[in-house]
Amino acid sequence: MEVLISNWSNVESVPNTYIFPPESRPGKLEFPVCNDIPLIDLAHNHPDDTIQQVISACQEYGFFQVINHGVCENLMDDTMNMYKEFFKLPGEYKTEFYSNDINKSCRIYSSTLSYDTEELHYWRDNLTHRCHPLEEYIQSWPDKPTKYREVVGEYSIETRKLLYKILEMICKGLGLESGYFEGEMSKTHLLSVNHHIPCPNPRLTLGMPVHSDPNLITLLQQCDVPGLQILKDGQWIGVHPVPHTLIVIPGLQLKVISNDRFITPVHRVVTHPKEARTTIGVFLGPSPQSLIKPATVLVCSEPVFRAFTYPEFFKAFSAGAKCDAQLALNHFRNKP
Ligand SMILES: O=C(O)CCC(=O)C(=O)O
Ligand SMILES: [Fe+2]
Repeated sequence: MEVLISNWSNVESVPNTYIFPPESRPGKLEFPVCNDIPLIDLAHNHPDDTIQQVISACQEYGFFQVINHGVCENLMDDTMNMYKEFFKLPGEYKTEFYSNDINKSCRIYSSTLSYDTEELHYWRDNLTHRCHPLEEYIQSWPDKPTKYREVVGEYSIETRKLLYKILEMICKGLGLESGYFEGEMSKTHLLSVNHHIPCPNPRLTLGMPVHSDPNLITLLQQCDVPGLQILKDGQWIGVHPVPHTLIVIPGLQLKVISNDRFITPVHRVVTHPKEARTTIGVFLGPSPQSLIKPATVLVCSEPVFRAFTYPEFFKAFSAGAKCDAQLALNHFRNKP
């Protein structure tokens, strides 16, 4: 069977290798919707209040949405449309980028990077590429649709600026020195696009594994088709798209630096019976060399976590039976 689901046609039923067992499948189509996600206006007149809202959201909720964020709405629409077109391109073109090697600067894969060995597959294709420095990576990006590099180049610059603005607000709010997250701590800049074709039976399938973002910080643009769910008080809750807002998710490395003050949400993606869904994630993460540890000013007596590098974290993550990044983090807790 063709690996990339975006290359399938006339999908009438869910292949067996995409059917999750009853305990891990969604089981139903309707889920409660999250109506109280913090919505933060970044152009608010009182910057100190905005910083406080960001910190509270990271501590109490684990994620938030931003409006008046500075990324032009037309650019958001153009980029989303570009990706919708991209996944409609002929199968042979997309397959040229197929790889499960995370060292490749631009790659497409389906389900997870363990496609060849996993028992069950997730209902998604993913295009991931590196973005910074732009001139180093842009040549590795797709050159179709025609304006791909131009539009996505601008999008990655604008969303990067926004992420640094939010990180700077977090610095201020936590009392860290300005620029704390710049340099090695956020050196890896990835754009990761998920695409799910309509699924004949969303009760049985998952569009993405249950996970927590392992990186420093994530920015997410959803299209207008719902699918993202957050685990809150033991219940799966839908995060419905609000046009032109962006979702911000503090990753596990930010949780560590905050000395466990921040929450990194557990989330997953369910599929849609009628419509294709595309989302654009921008991920900033540490370089392999940087030492991640709680910021000294946030430690009273003993830090909650001991220092580690990102590769050490991934080693603990891959060794864990459940592929659970939150569990992997426990490995570095001073008092597990
Ligand atoms: O597609 C979504 O809504 C969520 C994507 C996500 O969680 C991720 O890429 O880490
Ligand atoms: Fe995620």
